[in-house]
Amino acid sequence: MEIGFIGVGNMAKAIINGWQKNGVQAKINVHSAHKENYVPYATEHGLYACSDNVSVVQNSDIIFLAVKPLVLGKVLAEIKASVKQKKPLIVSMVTGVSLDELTEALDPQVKLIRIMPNVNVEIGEGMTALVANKNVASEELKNVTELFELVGKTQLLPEKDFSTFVALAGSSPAYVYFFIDAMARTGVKYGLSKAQATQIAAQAVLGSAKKVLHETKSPMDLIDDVCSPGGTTIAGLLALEEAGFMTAVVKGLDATIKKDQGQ
Ligand SMILES: NC(=O)C1=CN([C@@H]2O[C@H](COP(=O)(O)OP(=O)(O)OC[C@H]3O[C@@H](n4cnc5c(N)ncnc54)[C@H](OP(=O)(O)O)[C@@H]3O)[C@@H](O)[C@H]2O)C=CC1
Ligand SMILES: O=C(O)[C@@H]1CCC=N1
Repeated sequence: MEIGFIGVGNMAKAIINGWQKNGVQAKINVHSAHKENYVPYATEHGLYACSDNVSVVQNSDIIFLAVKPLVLGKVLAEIKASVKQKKPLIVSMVTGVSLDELTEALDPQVKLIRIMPNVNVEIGEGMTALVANKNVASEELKNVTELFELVGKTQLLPEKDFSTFVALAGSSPAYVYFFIDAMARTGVKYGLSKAQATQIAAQAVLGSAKKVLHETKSPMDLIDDVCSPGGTTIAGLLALEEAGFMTAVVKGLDATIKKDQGQ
């Protein structure tokens, strides 16, 4: 099986790096807009640097579309004829672009999977949603799902839920980094070094996330376990709520969802 990537930016590199750390040995063909960006990365990672997007299609069985939405139309027009002729499996991670839109731009017979990964695939802790069109065989969807199970968790999700998933998993690493940075800055305010404070905050977030995943208790019950009566945690929790913590998080995710839906 040969894999192709059209676009070799942050998300494509996170996926490829994650796969290589987890023993994926498939030949990977890549192309992006600027030679000076993709050729050195390809050399360093043992990938095959293709001279154009059409060569990626011609040489690959599965092609990942990893470009920004704004350049997607141009890329699809470029590869349309070779996709029609070769009939490879196309996997798009482009935010906000539906299976129907992709089918219309390519071919009614095109085999399409839409995914929404997140950058944490790079360290084997990704969260990826997948949905396929009717032309994809269940074995093909299983194969792609397995590639993402190697670098994290996966969910087969109806396409109508993809915008919500972007907020909860595609974009949310940025919001969690923001939260960790805010905690670390508080540490700095009280005299810790930024590095020390960041390590403390990140480990606290990691442990809390693992606890939520492994416990049968809800996050609200876990909160109660930490809040000693008359203690420090309840004082902080009430101050967070007074500052609108829950509302701020919901508003942030609402804005993400609306943007994904083009509103
Ligand atoms: N970043 C993230 O966390 C996530 C991103 N996504 C989605 O993944 C896609 C890629 O995002 P991301 O990696 O962050 O973006 P980047 O801007 O980091 O990468 C975009 C890539 O597209 C390449 N490119 C631009 N024009 C062309 C072209 N005409 N032909 C081929 N390649 C081209 C760029 O080339 P060059 O580098 O040479 O200029 C670059 O390698 C987006 O649609 C995004 O919505 C989805 C989930 C998470
Ligand atoms: O910001 C973006 O549009 C992309 C989608 C999910 C993460 N990054």
